[in-house]
Amino acid sequence: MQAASMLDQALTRLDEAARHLDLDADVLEKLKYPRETTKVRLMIRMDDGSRKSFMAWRCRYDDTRGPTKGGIRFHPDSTMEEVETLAFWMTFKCAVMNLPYGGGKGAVQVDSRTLSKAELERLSRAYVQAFSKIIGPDRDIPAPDVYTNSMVMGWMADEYASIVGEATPAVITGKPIALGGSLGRDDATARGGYYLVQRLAGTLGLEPGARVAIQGFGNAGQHIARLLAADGYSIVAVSDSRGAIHCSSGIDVDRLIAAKGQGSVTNLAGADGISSIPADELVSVDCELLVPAALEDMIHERNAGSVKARVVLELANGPITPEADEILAAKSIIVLPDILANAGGVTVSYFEWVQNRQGYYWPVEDVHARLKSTMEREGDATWALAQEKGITLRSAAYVHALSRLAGAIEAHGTQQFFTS
Ligand SMILES: NC(=O)C1=CN([C@@H]2O[C@H](COP(=O)(O)OP(=O)(O)OC[C@H]3O[C@@H](n4cnc5c(N)ncnc54)[C@H](O)[C@@H]3O)[C@@H](O)[C@H]2O)C=CC1
Ligand SMILES: O=C(O)CCC(=O)C(=O)O
Repeated sequence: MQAASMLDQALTRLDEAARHLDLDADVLEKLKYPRETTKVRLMIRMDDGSRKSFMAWRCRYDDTRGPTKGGIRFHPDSTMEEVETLAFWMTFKCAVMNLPYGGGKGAVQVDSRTLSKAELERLSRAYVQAFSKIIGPDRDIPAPDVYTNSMVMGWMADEYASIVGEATPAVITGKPIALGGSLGRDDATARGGYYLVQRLAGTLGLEPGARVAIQGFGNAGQHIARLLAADGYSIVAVSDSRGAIHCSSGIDVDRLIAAKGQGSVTNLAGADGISSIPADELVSVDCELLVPAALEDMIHERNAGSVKARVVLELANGPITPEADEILAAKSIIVLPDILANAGGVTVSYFEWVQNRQGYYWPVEDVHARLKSTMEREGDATWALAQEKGITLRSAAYVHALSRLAGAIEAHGTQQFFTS
């Protein structure tokens, strides 16, 4: 039997959610396929004068609830199917949070760590040149994702302004503050997850002093470590693409961030009771809270049985396969699902887009307060739905999102061929 593709696996969540709602068949037909995916080969000049090409994609999965929204990933293993799956998740994430957006995503197949800064800038600008007719502040709004950051978004916004002949900051979010970025976007993904944990901590049996293992130590991983440690949680294990480290008495977060700044958290192995462990053992570490903050499919049917945490906070997109989900549920492990738990990033991206359009910028306290109340509102609604229907939080988040998507699809009318 052929293994289910990544998008097929993701679509099982849609089928499962649909069982809990009385939906018109049109709704599922519309959400089962990406609306459009554009593929381009980007060609850039390297510093040595040679030319090199890179595959790139942008998917607009569904725009029923508004312009499509989602990050751009630079990763050597990116594929079109991964981009479409990530765009599907964005569609549901924006609906869970009630943001006026559909879902999109983009990627370039590149190991950006091998590029010089000038080459990276040329690649980022080439992406915008290639996709300038696809993106736009009312059409499709990119943002950072794995191995992209505010510097890349700044170059992209600048390139877009050159193409259209006017500053258009709302075309891209996650920009540097100097170019119209929002205060609070840098740590928003982790902060949203942190607010959710804070809200549910009592119910989940988590309290300061609880042990945390974090897989991936980039934007999402570093900020969640900092926020939880400041509340008294103990960070006992961390990994990045080079390996994993463990210390049962906890690892100082400033040291972790400094080590990562110099290449990898694994540089701390051997110091002060910190030991190196095989990267795939990170998910099995003895802890109360496991935070996958790296890539998809990291917890699967072969390692899910070894998870010891009581709660999993999915800051990464799609870190748990559907098979692993069942294993975790059977062990009564609570999963705070990606489309809710990591939605702080896109929520503050929305705030950035609003500020760009208003030309009025909010203090960071306002950003935090609005993010907190949005996470609590949608977190509470998801929790209540899970209790009412006796389903997992992931299923409840999909049901919550799907009912909003269905309402919008039906409101658009039944005879339409094409939206924007
Ligand atoms: N940046 C954002 O605003 C958002 C990010 N996410 C998701 O969070 C996850 C992480 O994204 P970012 O932190 O932004 O990326 P990043 O590029 O800042 O960091 C990625 C981290 O993952 C590590 N990593 C890569 N392969 C790994 C592996 N096999 N094992 C362990 N660690 C590995 C890297 O070393 C790096 O520390 C992704 O799934 C992303 O889609 C979700 C919502 C928003
Ligand atoms: O900030 C955004 O617009 C999207 C972030 C993103 O790509 C994600 O939530 O996976």
